[in-house]
Amino acid sequence: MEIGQRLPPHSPDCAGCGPGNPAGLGLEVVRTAAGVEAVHRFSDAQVGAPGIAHGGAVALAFDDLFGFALYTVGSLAVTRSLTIEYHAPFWLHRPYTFSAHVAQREGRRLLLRADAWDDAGQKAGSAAATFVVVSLGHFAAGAEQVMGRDD
Ligand SMILES: CCCCCCCC(=O)SCCNC(=O)CCNC(=O)[C@H](O)C(C)(C)COP(=O)(O)OP(=O)(O)OC[C@H]1O[C@@H](n2cnc3c(N)ncnc32)[C@H](O)[C@@H]1OP(=O)(O)O
Repeated sequence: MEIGQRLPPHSPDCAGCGPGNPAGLGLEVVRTAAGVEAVHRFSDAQVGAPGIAHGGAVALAFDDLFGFALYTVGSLAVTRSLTIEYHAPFWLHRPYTFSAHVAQREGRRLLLRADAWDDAGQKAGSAAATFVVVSLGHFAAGAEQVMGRDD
């Protein structure tokens, strides 16, 4: 992975980054020297209080970006805990730069950190997460369920 390279979505329908999910954020993520980065504008579909992005949508952006940071260490892992600090409102339609990296690894635990800045360079949010490394088998039951669905 080269610096500046656009990274592939987790899946076409991923709520965070899947281009085929009309209800998703559609994050576009690139590799940076330290980790990964995405510039995102929250839309009316992610509104909470008037004019402000819903905190859950902001958490989704952080969580999904952490999923991309995994590419930098080549581990398959899932979110076990996620803590968000909301420093300022995330205004709709304004660009925010989200950046994330893997800070530490302890056995199966990956500790990740992220920040988000507005276009004036003010920090709007930060996040910390513990991801736990899993095998491919972790995703098997969900995949079987999707394939067996007839709705
Ligand atoms: C392909 C990537 C897509 C990425 C998309 C974006 C990320 C996501 O949305 S992932 C989806 C949301 N997350 C999930 O669905 C995960 C649900 N949880 C699980 O499946 C399980 O709890 C799982 C797999 C995380 C861990 O279960 P299990 O394998 O039994 O591990 P467990 O024994 O409880 O803990 C593993 C290690 O983590 C540690 N640990 C557990 N919780 C924590 C915590 N909150 N903080 C710190 N360490 C913790 C444990 O102490 C243990 O450490 P060690 O190995 O050193 O003893």
